[in-house]
Amino acid sequence: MSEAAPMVDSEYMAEIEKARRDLRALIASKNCAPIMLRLAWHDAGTYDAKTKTGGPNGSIRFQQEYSHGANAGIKIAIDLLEPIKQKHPKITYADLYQLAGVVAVEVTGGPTIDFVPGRKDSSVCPEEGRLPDAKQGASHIRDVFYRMGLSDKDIVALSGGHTLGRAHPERSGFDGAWTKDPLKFDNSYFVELLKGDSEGLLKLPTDKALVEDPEFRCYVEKYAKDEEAFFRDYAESHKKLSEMCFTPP
Ligand SMILES: C=CC1=C(C)/C(=C/c2[nH]c(Cc3[nH]c(Cc4[nH]c(OC(C)(C)C)c(C)c4C=C)c(C)c3CCC(=O)O)c(CCC(=O)O)c2C)NC1=O
Ligand SMILES: [Fe+3]
Repeated sequence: MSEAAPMVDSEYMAEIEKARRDLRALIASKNCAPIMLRLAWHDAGTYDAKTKTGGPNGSIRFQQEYSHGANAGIKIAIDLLEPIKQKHPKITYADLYQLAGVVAVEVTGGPTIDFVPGRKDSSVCPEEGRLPDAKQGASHIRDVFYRMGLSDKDIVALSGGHTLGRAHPERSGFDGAWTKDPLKFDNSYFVELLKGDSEGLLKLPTDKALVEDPEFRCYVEKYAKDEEAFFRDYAESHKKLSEMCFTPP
């Protein structure tokens, strides 16, 4: 069941700013920006715009959801954040996870993302299978992201989040980073996509679909050429999905 929405008063906003500082310190000390961004997306990426279920509501904190196959390894991020949740108990898990994603992008050199708190927590876990399957192609990605209420532009911009981090064989079966500097948020993911296969860098089937599908490819070429355009579109799409479950006050 879903819990009450938090009262977003000046006290709550002050807690958010304190938590933001704690998140910056945690991410700097553990170099965990990539998995924090992945956690934010995996909580939000279950949203179904038709049924208005799932979405950024903190339900991923329950074993029933973090044990889903697509969430392998995500408990690392959940556990890293628990001490910050204990220190700021008024902040909902839903807000904390999305704030962690926003801070992860900013501290690695990415765009500033407008963060509006007020998400309520839910203890209802969505069924497994709402996140995209990395082994599939363009039509599958569209099915999943359109279900969230997102567009082709959102799909390509958000995939640029793979500028951070790497895949781990013991989690997804894939191995390696997408870019030469996995701790720098920039447009190199798109530059590498247009280069084609390069030694030592990863491209998932869903990544390759972005250059094989003509509609997606237009955005890949735009972002590879113009990092500011990527940052603008990424910040807009990131905010959109992180606010799917609620209308900001
Ligand atoms: C578009 C489809 C898409 C798919 C199928 C996808 C799949 C995918 N993403 C990641 C890791 C992965 N993903 C992400 C951001 C991410 N992920 C994500 O896709 C969703 C959530 C919709 C699946 C979005 C929309 C974003 C954007 C911000 C990061 C930062 C990392 C690295 C984490 C780390 O370094 O530990 C892995 C490797 C997991 C591991 O082995 O550690 C896989 C298999 N990512 C995708 O974009
Ligand atoms: Fe991913």
